Amino acid sequence: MAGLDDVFGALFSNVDAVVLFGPSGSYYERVTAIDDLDVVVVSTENDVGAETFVELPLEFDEVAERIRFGLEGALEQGIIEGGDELACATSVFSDEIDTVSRVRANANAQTGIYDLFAKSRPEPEVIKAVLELAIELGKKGQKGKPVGALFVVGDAGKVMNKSRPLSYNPFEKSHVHVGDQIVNVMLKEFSRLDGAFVISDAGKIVSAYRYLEPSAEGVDIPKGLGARHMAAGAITRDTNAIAIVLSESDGLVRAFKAGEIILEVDPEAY
Ligand SMILES: Nc1ncnc2c1ncn2[C@@H]1O[C@H](COP(=O)(O)OP(=O)(O)OP(=O)(O)O)[C@@H](O)[C@H]1O
Ligand SMILES: [Mn+2]
Repeated sequence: MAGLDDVFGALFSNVDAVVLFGPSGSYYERVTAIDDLDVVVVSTENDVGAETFVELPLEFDEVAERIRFGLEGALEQGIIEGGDELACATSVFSDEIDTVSRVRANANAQTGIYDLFAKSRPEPEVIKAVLELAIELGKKGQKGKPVGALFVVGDAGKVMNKSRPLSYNPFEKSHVHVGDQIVNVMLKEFSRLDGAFVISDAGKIVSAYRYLEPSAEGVDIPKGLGARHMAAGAITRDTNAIAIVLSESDGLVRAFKAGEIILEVDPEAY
C-alpha cells in the first residue's frame, strides 16, 4: 500500500539540487551529509559557511518572490541551469524550514529582479521601496484616475546635472526618505505633476519636477512607449542610476537599467 512518502516524495525525488532558504547551521549540515547531493544556500548572509551560496539583498516575505529571486541569482551565477529540477526548502510559518516546493529553473523566464536588486548602485531597500510605491500607485491611481510617474534612483548628482527644474522643488533642503509613509503620500500627490523624481542611492528625495535631458543616442525602447520611457531609458544609459516608471497609458511598471528595460510588472497582478 502506498504511504504519504510515496506522495510527498515526488516533491524531491530525482532533483538536480536542493536549495535551502535561510537554513540553520545544523539543518545545513544534515542536508550536506547526504551523499551525491548538490546543495545551494540562499540567504541574506552566509552564516552557515555554505560552499554554494546566493546572497539575498533583502528578505522577501512572499515565498514565490523569495524562490524566484534565489533561482534567478543561482542561474545568473551559473550554479544551476535552465531545466534543472529543484527542491526549494524554505520557512513560511516559523523560523524553521517547513515547506518544500519543487520548481523547474526556467532560464527564459528571468524577470531581471536579481540583476535589478543585487547589481545596481542604489541600496536594495531603496529600490524595493520605490518599486512598491510605483506598484501601489499603479493599483490605485491618484483619486481614482490612472497616473504615470518616473523615479530616477541613484547617482543623483549626475542625474541632477543632466536635468533641469520644471518648477519649484518641494524637497529642496528637506531630508526625507522614500519608504516613509508620509513621504510616500507626498510622492503620490506630486506624481500628478510633470517631470521626474530624483532619489539618491540611500533613498533621500533630492527633487521632484525634474525634466531629464540625457543624451538619448543609442537608446532603443519598445514602440508605443513615449517620452517618459525614453527619458528613463536614456538617463540610465547616461548615468549609473536606475529608473522605475509607471505608465499612465498601459498601467505597467517598468524598471530600466543601462538603457534597457529589465523588469516589467503589472500592478494588478501583484
Ligand atoms: N524628459 C523628460 N523628463 C521628465 N519627465 C518627462 C520627460 N518626458 C516626458 N516626461 C513626463 O512624462 C509625461 C508623459 O509623457 P509621454 O506620454 O510622452 O510619455 P509616455 O512614455 O507615453 O508615458 P505614459 O505611458 O505614462 O503615457 C509627461 O507629461 C511628462 O510629465
Ligand atoms: Mn503617453
